[in-house]
Amino acid sequence: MTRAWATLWTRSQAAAADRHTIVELGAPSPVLMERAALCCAREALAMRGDLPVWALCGPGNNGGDGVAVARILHGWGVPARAFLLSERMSPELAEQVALAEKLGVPIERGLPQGQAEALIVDAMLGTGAAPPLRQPFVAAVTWANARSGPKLSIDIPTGLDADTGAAPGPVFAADRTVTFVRSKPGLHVTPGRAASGEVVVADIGIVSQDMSDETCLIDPCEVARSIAGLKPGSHKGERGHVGIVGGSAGTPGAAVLAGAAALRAGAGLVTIATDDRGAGAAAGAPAGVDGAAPRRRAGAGGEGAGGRARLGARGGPGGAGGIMVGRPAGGGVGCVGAGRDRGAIGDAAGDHAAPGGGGSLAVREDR
Ligand SMILES: NC(=O)C1=CN([C@@H]2O[C@H](COP(=O)(O)OP(=O)(O)OC[C@H]3O[C@@H](n4cnc5c(N)ncnc54)[C@H](OP(=O)(O)O)[C@@H]3O)[C@@H](O)[C@H]2O)[C@@H](O)CC1
Ligand SMILES: [K+]
Repeated sequence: MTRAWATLWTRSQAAAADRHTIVELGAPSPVLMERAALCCAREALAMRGDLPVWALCGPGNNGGDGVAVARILHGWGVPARAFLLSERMSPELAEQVALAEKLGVPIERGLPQGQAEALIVDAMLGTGAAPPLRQPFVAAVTWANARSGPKLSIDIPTGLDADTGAAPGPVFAADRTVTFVRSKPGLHVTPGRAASGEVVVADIGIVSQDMSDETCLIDPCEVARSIAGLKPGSHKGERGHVGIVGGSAGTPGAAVLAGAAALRAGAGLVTIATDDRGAGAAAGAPAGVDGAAPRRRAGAGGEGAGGRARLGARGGPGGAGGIMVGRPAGGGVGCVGAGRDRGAIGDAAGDHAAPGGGGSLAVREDR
């Protein structure tokens, strides 16, 4: 199931929600861990085919989830093992190991040996970890990524910055990530997005106390719904005017693509304010896109890209109802001047396009 405006939790928001649920509301941590592991075990079952399941477990509660997944699958008759990669164990992990051992779940130290294929479950590090990755997890992630079998991450792929999607070192390359209660920003931002695979959000009963500072994931369906429909036969003058400032030297294409996108979304007129070189690219833009060079070319006023562009002259993008401002090449200051009553969108360059028309922004909920 996809969800429209899915809220996201940063690492600190996830930790605060854990604390609130366990300490203030009194929900027992093992109950939450059991629910988390049950959701992950179901996904592992669906992904494994006939393969055995190997859970690579770190020292914290993410590792505890991994041991619990191996135990649940073992109970379902699946050949599952847990591999403890660290000497240290959180109290919750130690409890899980003790329980799994009593039930005869194979638990080993270090990485699996041999070349047999398996579904690898990444239970190394979760939202309690901050990159850059340290050993032994650098070696473990590299080892796992060299294997051809399917891969499932618990909460976040190990090595990924859950807040930013940055990957300062190796990152577990998951086919699917089961994340808890709310997805995390890093799972949807390049390069983290590619490392996360399909994102499944599992509600395990953790609740947040403070909902004031939430980041939302924009769903493509919701965006489509918010685009105004066109009246049949309407004139271009009735369909809005979009101004675009961009197309610095070396990156003229972004402004043209943004203009074409605005037209496709229904705008009647698009004006691109760009520099001399960008104007060349704008000349090849679809009908409906005007070029206005801020370097005193079409009366838009101000300096060219890389300097400062000022909008406001009639005929230029200053007359637009909404203005997109591109990120300037070379780190110069872009442009501001949209005015209080107009929409302004920063960085319309779209450097990292969404494969499949943005479909990967969708998250599946598991309840
Ligand atoms: N009851 C709950 O709260 C529930 C929690 N749940 C699960 O717990 C996860 C959060 O667990 P967590 O807070 O224990 O942290 P976790 O991600 O396992 O890592 C901590 C360990 O990593 C280590 N470490 C840190 N950075 C590192 C680095 N760069 N490179 C290497 N090591 C590094 C760090 O070591 P230290 O820095 O302390 O030396 C510490 O030992 C969460 O994602 C979810 O899966 C669910 O079961 C639901 C119920
Ligand atoms: K993980």
